[in-house]
Amino acid sequence: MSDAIKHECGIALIRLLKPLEYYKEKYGSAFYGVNKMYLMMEKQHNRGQDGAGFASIKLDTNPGERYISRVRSIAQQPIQDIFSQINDRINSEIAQNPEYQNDVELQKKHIPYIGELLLGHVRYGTFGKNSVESVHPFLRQNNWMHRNLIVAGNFNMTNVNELFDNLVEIGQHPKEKADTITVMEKIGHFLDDAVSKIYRDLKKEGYSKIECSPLIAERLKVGKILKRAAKNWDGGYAMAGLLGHGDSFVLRDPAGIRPAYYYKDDEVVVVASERPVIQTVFNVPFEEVIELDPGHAIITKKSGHIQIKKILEPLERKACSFERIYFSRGSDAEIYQERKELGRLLMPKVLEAIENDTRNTVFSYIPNTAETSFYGMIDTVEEHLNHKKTQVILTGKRSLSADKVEEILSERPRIEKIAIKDVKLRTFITEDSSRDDLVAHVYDVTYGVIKPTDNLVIIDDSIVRGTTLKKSIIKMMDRLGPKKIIVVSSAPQIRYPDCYGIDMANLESLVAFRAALELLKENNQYNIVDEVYNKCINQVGINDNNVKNYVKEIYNNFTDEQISDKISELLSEDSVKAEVKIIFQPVANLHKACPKNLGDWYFTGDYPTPGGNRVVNKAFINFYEGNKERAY
Ligand SMILES: NC(=O)CC[C@H](N)C(=O)O
Repeated sequence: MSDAIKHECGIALIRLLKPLEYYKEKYGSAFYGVNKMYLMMEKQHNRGQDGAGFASIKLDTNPGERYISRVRSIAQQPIQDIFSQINDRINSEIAQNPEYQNDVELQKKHIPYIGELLLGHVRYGTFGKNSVESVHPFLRQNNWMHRNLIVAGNFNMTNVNELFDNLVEIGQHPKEKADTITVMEKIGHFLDDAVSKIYRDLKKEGYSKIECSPLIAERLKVGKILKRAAKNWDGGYAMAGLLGHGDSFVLRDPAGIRPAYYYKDDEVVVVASERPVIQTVFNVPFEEVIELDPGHAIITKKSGHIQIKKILEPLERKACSFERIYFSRGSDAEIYQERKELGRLLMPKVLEAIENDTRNTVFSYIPNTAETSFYGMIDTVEEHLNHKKTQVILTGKRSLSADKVEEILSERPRIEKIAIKDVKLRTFITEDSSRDDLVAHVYDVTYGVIKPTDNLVIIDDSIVRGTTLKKSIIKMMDRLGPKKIIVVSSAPQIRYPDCYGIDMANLESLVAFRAALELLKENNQYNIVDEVYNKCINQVGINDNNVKNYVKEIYNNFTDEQISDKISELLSEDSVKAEVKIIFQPVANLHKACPKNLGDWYFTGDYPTPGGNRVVNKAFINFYEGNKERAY
């Protein structure tokens, strides 16, 4: 990925179903859960580097004993930071109290972080600040065990302001405008309600106050609370939560936009944002890690009873395809094949652009995520060559000498590592003019492998703003002196903002949008921009269900090719000598390669929730009025 886009978060939840002694006996440590959580978070570090957090709950403690621990960090290496804090604390407790060493009961009683229920989170902020206060898990504390709520999520709601106002309307006074707090307070409100109702009922049934507590835990219907809390959420989410007494849940949005996977056996219940994380950390096969259905929650009661429950009526499934193209780790068995397929499907267009001249073409990729689609692309080049070789051999009948056949067979795709990332250079100096020069060196190139007669094909997973391509990659590649530079994007053109967790909230930064504006200007059709603006303005304040995406009209008069060609022009500076061509994946191919993740609003403008149309409407108004604020 050449453009750095902020995105995503990762969640990890572990519930140990057996007493801690069991893990000590079987795996040699009562810190089994903490260790597994460390691995699960580390294996998801790709999903968030703004901060990381960990929370745990001990079950069945006595009043007066601490049972909730939490640690959060926004250090450079936040995961390592929190676990070194956790380790230091555990080690110092054991050093000071040697009697804890082999006594699980004492460990549980006195050492923080150890517990049966653990929640981890890695964050890329999409809303609010990047201070440590914004790092998940969030805590809502209360003297009543059941009312303690700990929340962490991978989410973005399009209507978080409205949800915030709802809280104020019911008389609450949220202390901060952070989306996670708003969502947590929504759940907390209905949790409080449910707890008081059960308490009243129990007293009516004749139970004493002290007898009520365990019975509340038993009777509490987490699904019902979530149903009431999530009723008006519009967005993409995988929300995880723990209740003080030991219940836990993860709820996935009704369109399945954000991912969530789980695994359960008689020892553990595990939930994570990506499947291979669970496979690797718990050493379980692909088939045993199950995707949580959209609109469903996995709820584990303190008793260990597990339920997969429908909370919200599922919408048409629109799982985010960007997860497959770029975000999730490519080690997932399905994602790996899908990325290769994306590379393969692009090949016909590439062959056309190089006029089948594989002999004078070098193939390469932009590190690191585009590597897999590159393999797919090369598979297809090989097939193409084999076909060509067979053809030559067959037309030569039997008259070809062995040497000639050897020569024909010796043609291979020319693969070179061209772009190398020099990560450390990023964001060193921010002053604008000197910055361009620095950006130009974010990537380095390999010299001496390109001839002046060569085409240079380089695959990237997506092109969002195109800044790094323009300022760095294309210029650097041009220094190698190829005849033609062909940048291939395994994703289609990104035309619309995202509002479900990827931080692409404004339109004018998208190179596809700028290309369309340019085309409108050149064709004397710029009046369409004013027309779309008027249509957008007319939709402000109307019910989300009635809002249409008029921004599509900006693109309507042009073919994909026209927009791609304009993007090629925009990304190639005058100083660049080679001819530059950019090839994008057609949306139909994306669907073919990733058949389960058909969420494609950033490419098509078809938003899966009504709030999405409101966001794109607002994004256009912001662009037109020169307003830099976020559209949600
Ligand atoms: N990427 C995410 O899922 C972010 C979660 C949440 N919106 C935050 O900003 O903290």
